[in-house]
Amino acid sequence: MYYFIVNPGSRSGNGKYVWQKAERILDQEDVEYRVYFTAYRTHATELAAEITARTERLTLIAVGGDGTVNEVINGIRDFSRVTLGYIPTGSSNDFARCMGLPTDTEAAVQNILHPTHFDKIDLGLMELGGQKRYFAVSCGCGFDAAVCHEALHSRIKNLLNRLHLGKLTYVGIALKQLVLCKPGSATITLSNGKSKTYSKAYFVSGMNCHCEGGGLKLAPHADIHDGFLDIFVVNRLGKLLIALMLPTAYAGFHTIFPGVHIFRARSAEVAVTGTLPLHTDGETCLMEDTVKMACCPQSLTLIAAGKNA
Ligand SMILES: Nc1ncnc2c1ncn2[C@@H]1O[C@H](COP(=O)(O)OP(=O)(O)OP(=O)(O)O)[C@@H](O)[C@H]1O
Repeated sequence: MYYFIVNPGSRSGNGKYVWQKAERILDQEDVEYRVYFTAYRTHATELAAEITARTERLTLIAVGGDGTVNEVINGIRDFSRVTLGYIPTGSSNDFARCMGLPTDTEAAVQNILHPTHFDKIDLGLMELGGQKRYFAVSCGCGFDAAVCHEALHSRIKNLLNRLHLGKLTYVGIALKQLVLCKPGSATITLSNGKSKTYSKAYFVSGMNCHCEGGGLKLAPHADIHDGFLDIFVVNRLGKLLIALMLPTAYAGFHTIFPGVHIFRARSAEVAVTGTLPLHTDGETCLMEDTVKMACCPQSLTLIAAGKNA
């Protein structure tokens, strides 16, 4: 039995059409399944909690974007009893990109129905004011979170998604947020007690995957199996240089810029001044003072891209 959680609103309504195609394949192959549709923000978390409250082992399939994956993993009661599958239907699909999962619906469904390879992957864990939240791709505060926040509420995103130009949403919003954002102090303390202060930080991200924001390879060597987060910091870099640096991140060449810092950490505490936007897998909130990011090694079993993918 497969349990599907579908976000029909992902990529501005694309999720609904992807699911219709997936459903035809499931019915043709006479697969036993149950499907649950999300209707609002956090609904996927509630559904995942409800489904995984049962005691048996089960296969849960998320159908949506990175935000849906995030909501689903945050609802799973006991990772050891769940195998997660994923059919990407989002705007960015960074988790699928990182895992090499098929984005074509037919291939993605076949990969789930006929798995050849299961993968134990790390998850990130963000702790903020007593609240904990898992992330699959990345967690970040500052500039990148401000971009995510605006993209989440953007009407232009809907329009560009319909024109298959969803990536442009992030480019446009990133330029606008770059003009608006003010760098601030960020002190990062690692689990070994060592700390470093960046006096003019634009953003700090904990990368579980190597890319975010629709393929920006911010941490080109991040490995979802290594038990570490790659901490990515942009500090003391002029805004014009940041605007030049970001596109080079699609190829991973941004690391040559002097204000770009990347280092590995099992966990890191990030202390900032003032109130900053914060995101986990593109889902946003506000933070003050301190946020903790940690890697939870080999937490989740995923249906990986197999030979049939
Ligand atoms: N029925 C729905 N209609 C609209 N939005 C929904 C619905 N159900 C859930 N959501 C919300 O949609 C938001 C975006 O979902 P998701 O991240 O899956 O897609 P996306 O933004 O298109 O993709 P990506 O994160 O890969 O860019 C999430 O915050 C989710 O809570």
